[in-house]
Amino acid sequence: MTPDTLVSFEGVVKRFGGFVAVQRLDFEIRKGEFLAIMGSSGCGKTTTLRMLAGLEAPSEGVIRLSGQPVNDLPTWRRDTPMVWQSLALFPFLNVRENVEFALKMRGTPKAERRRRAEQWLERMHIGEFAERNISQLSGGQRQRVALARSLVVEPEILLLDEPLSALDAALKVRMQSVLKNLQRETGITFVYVTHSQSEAFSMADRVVIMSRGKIEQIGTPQDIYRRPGTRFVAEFLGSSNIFQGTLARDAQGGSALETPLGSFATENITGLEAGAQATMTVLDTKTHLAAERPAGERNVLAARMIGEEFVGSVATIYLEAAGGQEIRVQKGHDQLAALPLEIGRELFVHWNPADAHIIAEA
Ligand SMILES: Nc1ncnc2c1ncn2[C@@H]1O[C@H](COP(=O)(O)OP(=O)(O)OP(=O)(O)O)[C@@H](O)[C@H]1O
Repeated sequence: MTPDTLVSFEGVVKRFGGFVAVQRLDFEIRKGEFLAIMGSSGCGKTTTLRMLAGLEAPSEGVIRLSGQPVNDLPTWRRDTPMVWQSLALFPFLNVRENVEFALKMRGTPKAERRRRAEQWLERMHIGEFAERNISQLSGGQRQRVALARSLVVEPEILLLDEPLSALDAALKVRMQSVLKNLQRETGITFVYVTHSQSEAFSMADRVVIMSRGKIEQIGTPQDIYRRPGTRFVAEFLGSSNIFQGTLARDAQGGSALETPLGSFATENITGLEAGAQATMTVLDTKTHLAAERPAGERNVLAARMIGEEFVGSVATIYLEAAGGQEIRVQKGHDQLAALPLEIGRELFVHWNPADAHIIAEA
């Protein structure tokens, strides 16, 4: 545990009857960071957050908050407020009363309660709605009330469980920047559960990727994107081409992965021996296309174009290599303008050995 550790999970397991929802979690959350926990439905994200909030008890292991074990501390004594997907605002209280609620529970005097609630209402730009009922607010305004209600107690940590999932796409993007700025300005540690890669990667300092109750990788968004730690992560993110094979020395004395689609050179095999089974990932943005087989390139793969997708100024070209493997190449329109992009046409995909990331097989 380092001095900037706020929370630590030490060998934490959660079972529901015979079903293991979370298997041996060992990780730390740092003071003041924005940590996103991401993974597909049922991977154990919410259960992890609920254990931190004290709403579920770990079956094994210890959770520490500021160094102190909190396994036996009831939720109301933890100072770990949570913002839910459903927001769980009190419909029988108006906006101001919702925001004041936690202070009232703590016995904060009325004048002080009001002053602090008003401060947060202003900060969240909902001051003008203070006397309204919750039912008279839009989705985005409710979101702001839920945040103000949790932050008014100035906690050291805020837990958020898919808080934006009910909002439309444009509002979601706006609220992402509200949340990120709020976290930066207050320095409060945010732990944010989501299944959305764009939410996690746009806001978080570090991302935890979970699968089937286990952590697959923890790292900065850039790190995870460029260097997925497992094949699962690469597949889950969906932005890399993936090749499976055996590591070998190539004719030039470098390293290559021998795959059913060819021998592909790489420079990134630190700690791995020839003969090891491995996975190569190449980001779709780091693959290039040519109409003719490019001379002088080490990694070239012939593939037939099967489709294209345009999003703004970027296009993704889908191709099929031998054996039916799908290959993706993402480029700006200007970089594709000179290519004969026709469905069914054979093109040549190529990439630099330095852009090939290698994952050792477990
Ligand atoms: N109270 C419970 N009793 C039995 N099983 C549970 C309980 N709570 C969660 N589970 C199971 O534990 C697993 C993890 O659930 P959890 O809610 O943590 O997943 P999640 O990653 O948050 O998924 P989602 O994105 O769908 O919310 C799931 O298979 C779920 O069915």
